[in-house]
Amino acid sequence: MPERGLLIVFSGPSGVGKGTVRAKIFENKNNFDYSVSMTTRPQRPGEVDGKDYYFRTREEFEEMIRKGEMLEYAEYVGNYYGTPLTYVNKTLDEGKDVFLEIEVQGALQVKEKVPDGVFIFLTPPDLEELRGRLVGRGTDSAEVINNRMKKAKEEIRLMSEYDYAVVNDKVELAAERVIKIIEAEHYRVDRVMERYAHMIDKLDENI
Ligand SMILES: Nc1ncnc2c1ncn2[C@@H]1O[C@H](COP(=O)(O)OP(=O)(O)OP(=O)(O)O)[C@@H](O)[C@H]1O
Ligand SMILES: Nc1nc2c(ncn2[C@@H]2O[C@H](COP(=O)(O)O)[C@@H](O)[C@H]2O)c(=O)[nH]1
Repeated sequence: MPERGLLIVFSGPSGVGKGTVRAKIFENKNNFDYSVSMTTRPQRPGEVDGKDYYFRTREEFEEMIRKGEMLEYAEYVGNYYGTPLTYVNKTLDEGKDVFLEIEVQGALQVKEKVPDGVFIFLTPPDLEELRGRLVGRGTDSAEVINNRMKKAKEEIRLMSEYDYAVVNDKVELAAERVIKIIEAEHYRVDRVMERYAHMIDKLDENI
């Protein structure tokens, strides 16, 4: 059996740049896989089903919840978003790290279920910049942007629930910081001792 991979939970307010930073991180061919989320939100122009999200109806999503097939899910600004469980478990069992990009309520659910996950919060340098990014992205109406900003303030208040906070001032720098955190997490003493239990177990032997 390969050693189980790490579950990396990357979260932060809408518009902070999670998707942009994630794309930069994945350019470097790291040993982790991205878990594609499921949502009931309408598909945006250019988004591909199965790549950006699995786009589903509310009925289909609620059926997955009923069957216990979601690791976590949340209702966010009127739509469901969630992480299908099967892919995550299968990939972790293969020994690969899994990267989730999710909002804060979902991240807190994962923390309850997988306390040894790595919880990274991406924060904007300030709130005006965050609004500027949401407006500049051009994907949401003024009303949706106001709702997302309201949510963002609640989410930033919950930053203290995370293990790490990374400021997204510059995409390249933020991506480098996240990669370093993940690398260091692999060398945390509890993880290394678990990996090398075959050696630790022999310490009392006369070798
Ligand atoms: N460091 C940065 N400096 C300036 N602009 C940025 C930076 N990072 C991301 N952006 C821009 O901010 C906008 C929002 O980024 P992105 O869509 O990646 O955010 P997100 O956190 O994934 O949002 P959501 O959670 O809603 O999917 C995009 O237009 C992106 O180009
Ligand atoms: N709890 C979850 N949140 C998720 C998931 N996938 C994405 N998200 C977050 O939802 C908001 C809105 O996303 P958008 O694509 O409509 O802008 C954002 O914060 C995403 O990170 C998920 O599986 N679970």
